[in-house]
Amino acid sequence: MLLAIDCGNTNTVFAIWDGARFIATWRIATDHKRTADEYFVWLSSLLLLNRLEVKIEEVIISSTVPRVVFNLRVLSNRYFDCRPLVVGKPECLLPHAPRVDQGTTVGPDRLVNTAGAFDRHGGDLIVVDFGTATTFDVVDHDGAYIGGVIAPGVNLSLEALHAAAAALPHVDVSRPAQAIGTNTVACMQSGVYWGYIGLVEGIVREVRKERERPMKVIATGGLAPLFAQDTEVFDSIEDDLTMHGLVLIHDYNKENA
Ligand SMILES: Nc1ncnc2c1ncn2[C@@H]1O[C@H](COP(=O)(O)OP(=O)(O)O)[C@@H](O)[C@H]1O
Ligand SMILES: CC(C)(COP(=O)(O)O)[C@@H](O)C(=O)NCCC(=O)O
Ligand SMILES: [K+]
Repeated sequence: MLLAIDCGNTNTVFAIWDGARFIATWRIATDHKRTADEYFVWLSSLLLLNRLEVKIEEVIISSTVPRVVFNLRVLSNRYFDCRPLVVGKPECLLPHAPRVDQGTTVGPDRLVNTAGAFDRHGGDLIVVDFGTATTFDVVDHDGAYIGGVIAPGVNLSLEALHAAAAALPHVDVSRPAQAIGTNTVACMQSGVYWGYIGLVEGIVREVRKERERPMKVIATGGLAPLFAQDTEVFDSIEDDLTMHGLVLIHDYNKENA
């Protein structure tokens, strides 16, 4: 079976693919200090608790945090007896090479998202991922990633307000009852929620202006359904987009090795 690991700046998601479907998906806070042995203990207990008997033989990793890759490599070598495929490394082939400025390193999560979305929808896409940062990835008609937008993430924006202003508390993102907040928390929630609706709609509008063909918008990340309540901008919301892209890139490398 294949272990697919999507490491973001906040959380790392582990998913087990049995060749037809994901039989388990688990999430752990990203921490570059976590060792291979710690990952394995955590994974083993979840497998046991879920009464899953699996033999992991292959591993694919996408990581926006370069430092965690070392321990994930050790995990693969020591416990699964395999060399992991790491997206973004030269030995990992991509179905479509990105077309960006020379010398630029595209976030591996963006390469994976665009591969997954192109497979499902074809070309001319904007993929929006609500992670630590909110990324907009533009996919050309032939499937190539051709650039995009990086905006501060939703939680990051709320945390920045709290960190910079003495009188502003820590607030979780939620849909405010009304735009005019009548207390501090409601004002902050309104600012971030409606600000974000405007941000997403505005960026999509500007990107579309620069392209000749109509473009579909595919959204992923835990917060996408929250915003979808108040905008029509998303054509599709896909929670499993990154994992789908990882399986796809893994299969592509097996076929073309
Ligand atoms: N369904 C959700 N509701 C509220 N917050 C969420 C949800 N899903 C993710 N988040 C928050 O959004 C932020 C980014 O999450 P995540 O997608 O794990 O980021 P990354 O991929 O960058 O690690 C985190 O602070 C996380 O707690
Ligand atoms: C933009 C990102 C920080 C998003 O990371 P995430 O929110 O998924 O943790 C990541 O894709 C990244 O580090 N990118 C490198 C720069 C680029 O993609 O152009
Ligand atoms: K991500």
